[in-house]
Amino acid sequence: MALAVGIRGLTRSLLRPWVRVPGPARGRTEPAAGGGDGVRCFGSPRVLVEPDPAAGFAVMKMRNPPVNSLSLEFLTELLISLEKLESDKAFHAIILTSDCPGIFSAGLDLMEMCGRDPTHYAEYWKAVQELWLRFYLSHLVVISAINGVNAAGGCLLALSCDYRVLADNPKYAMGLNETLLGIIAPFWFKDTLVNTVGHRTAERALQLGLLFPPAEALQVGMVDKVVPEDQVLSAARSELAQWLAIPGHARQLTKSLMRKPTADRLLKERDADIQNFVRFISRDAIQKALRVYLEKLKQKKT
Ligand SMILES: CCC/C=C/C(=O)SCCNC(=O)CCNC(=O)[C@H](O)C(C)(C)COP(=O)([O-])OP(=O)([O-])OC[C@H]1O[C@@H](n2cnc3c(N)ncnc32)[C@H](O)[C@@H]1OP(=O)([O-])[O-]
Repeated sequence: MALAVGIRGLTRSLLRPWVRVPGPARGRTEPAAGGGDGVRCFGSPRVLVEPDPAAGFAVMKMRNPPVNSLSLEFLTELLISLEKLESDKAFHAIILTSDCPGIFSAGLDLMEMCGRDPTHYAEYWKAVQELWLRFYLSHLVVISAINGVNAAGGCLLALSCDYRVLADNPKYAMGLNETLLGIIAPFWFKDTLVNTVGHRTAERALQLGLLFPPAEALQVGMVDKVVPEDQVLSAARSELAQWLAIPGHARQLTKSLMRKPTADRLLKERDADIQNFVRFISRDAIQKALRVYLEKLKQKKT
């Protein structure tokens, strides 16, 4: 794989030992992949992996409560889990879902982008880029089983998958809502959305920061299927059968053919994109807007 920067060089100090989680699976809604007694779960503190090597896939559950915000540590653990599955020939696919009830992901962790220094912003942004590149270009089939609200960076992660199943709950809106925070979705967020829903829908959605409830998300093509909440994982598993029936090399090369030009745009401008982000996020007006937004989230509770 031509990806220039591996996760090894990313945040080595954050790497934690790969820990074994006692089986059976701890999923709250549906049984683990395969569901058999012999299934052993693996994971790291924030990512639970339920492997089903016999069926050729694993369920990857995000568990960074309360809202699966994509902190630097969480991003790193997601990358490690992905790399581990990619390097094991037993696995051809991943189902990505959440272990936090009602939340798929609240997107990038605002605390990583607020009140920190430029070195930290650069390290964080490099990890965000890496997460997108690795998921977007993964040779595995990646299906997201979206079982909760899914904003901004979380939506990007789902859009990077090959297929999206969304739980039919009007609270589970998803979209790239960056403008509502007074910030801007970078060009590669935008490209990923355009590739999924088309230019006109993306243009409107990005400017207005739209979060689409399930029926609308399905209508605009942001997700591929909407199913009752208790069937999200089983629907993802059923869909997987079709993807796994295709000769792997043909599917992988076709995926690369479709996605490489989009990924290459970032790969060519990666350092400039980091510098742009650091400059942008460090601005007083942006820092103020993020603090106000965080304050609003906190006040919502009182
Ligand atoms: C160029 C940059 C591009 C940017 C891309 C992005 O992804 S930008 C991201 C765009 N993302 C968004 O706009 C989504 C913002 N989040 C939400 O809209 C809601 O949290 C929710 C609907 C996801 C869940 O509602 P709910 O009622 O179930 O939960 P709740 O609201 O009570 O939150 C619980 C706790 O989590 C905290 N926290 C929440 N999100 C974040 C975060 N991203 N980060 C950090 N922390 C966050 C929240 O402050 C609270 O903390 P407290 O007070 O306990 O210390």
